[in-house]
Amino acid sequence: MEGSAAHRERPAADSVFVRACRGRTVPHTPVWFMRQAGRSLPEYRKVRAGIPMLEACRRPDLVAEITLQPVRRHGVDAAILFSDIVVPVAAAGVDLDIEPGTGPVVAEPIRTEADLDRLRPLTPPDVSFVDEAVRLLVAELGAIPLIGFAGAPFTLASYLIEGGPSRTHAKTKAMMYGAPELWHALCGRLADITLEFLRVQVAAGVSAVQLFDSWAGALSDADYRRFVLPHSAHVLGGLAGAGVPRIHFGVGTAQLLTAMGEAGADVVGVDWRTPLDTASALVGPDRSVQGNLDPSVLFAPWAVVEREVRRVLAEGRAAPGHVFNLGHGVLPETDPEVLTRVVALVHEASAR
Ligand SMILES: Cc1c2[nH]c(c1CCC(=O)O)Cc1[nH]c(c(CCC(=O)O)c1C)Cc1[nH]c(c(CCC(=O)O)c1C)Cc1[nH]c(c(C)c1CCC(=O)O)C2
Repeated sequence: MEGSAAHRERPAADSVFVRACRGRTVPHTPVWFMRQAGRSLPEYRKVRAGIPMLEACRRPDLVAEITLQPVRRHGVDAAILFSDIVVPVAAAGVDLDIEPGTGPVVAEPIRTEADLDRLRPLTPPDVSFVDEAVRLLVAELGAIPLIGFAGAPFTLASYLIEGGPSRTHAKTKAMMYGAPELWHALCGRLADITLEFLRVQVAAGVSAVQLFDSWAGALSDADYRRFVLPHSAHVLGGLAGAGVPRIHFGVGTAQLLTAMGEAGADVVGVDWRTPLDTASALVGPDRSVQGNLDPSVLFAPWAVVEREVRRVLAEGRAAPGHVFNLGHGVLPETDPEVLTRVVALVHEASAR
């Protein structure tokens, strides 16, 4: 049987979630939510009180507790490691913080060749806290899969170059178009850091990985293929023999879905703007899709939520495998009871 070694080491290797990622038959469509651990949960706000985000990410006991909270509450089919995309770059020497309500803020943005020296290669001891947290979680979760993740080079580069969140990514694009050698040198370093970070998580036992290229939708297909795809392909290709499915996700990426699949994904994550049957035609018959309920729909009356969940399930049937998710992360104001109801509805409406 394919993947039998992975199966022995990873009790969740034959889970409904991993099977759907691989396009195999499943008893029901699996479901999890990006940002399922976080501010929508009162139990999260309680354990996080007074503890800065990056510090929480570095405490394995806290990481394990926060990761498990949505699994206990909602009965989702997968857990996602509680961390952040900037954790490995902080561990690789960049002075940054995660500010509530804003996101990552970099003390001294990276804009010149000399600045690159502040980004050294990542070694496993730099992120031993992640190794420890994953091991604790895999033991606790048993047959429930744990998803590891990292930020993709473009999205990480945007934070490092802009110094924080950006609507236009103007400084990022200025480097990409104006100093392509520096751009490729920066993305090359970020790709190495990201790959090492994901390898640590795979070695510690995660059952799948998701590469978040949240802001890649700001690019045309031609520029994505020229400036970004080779670096993301280095990360995803480096995990080709790891025995775990690779999910590749971005927001506003209708024009990039084919390329994001070609970068080396087993599953392409889709936001709510593109129907899953359209997305599946773009990524082809060898890849599954993940998504794509609009997170804002969760604020509508239940009858609307139900109709939209059923529509997403119906459109997802066009793909060889479908992992139900939102089109982007859970918004902090979301009523967690609605999320629990969505999980039950997905399971019931997709049962076969
Ligand atoms: C772009 C990005 C970031 N971080 C991440 C991305 C890619 C996914 C996406 O597109 O949303 C990835 C991420 N960040 C977090 C997770 C946890 C796992 C999960 O449940 O999905 C994941 C997968 C926790 C977090 N990361 C962050 C929080 C909130 C911090 C808090 O609770 O104080 C959480 C739970 C902080 C963060 N970190 C970042 C942002 C934009 C923010 C939000 C700022 C805010 O609104 O407060 C950068």
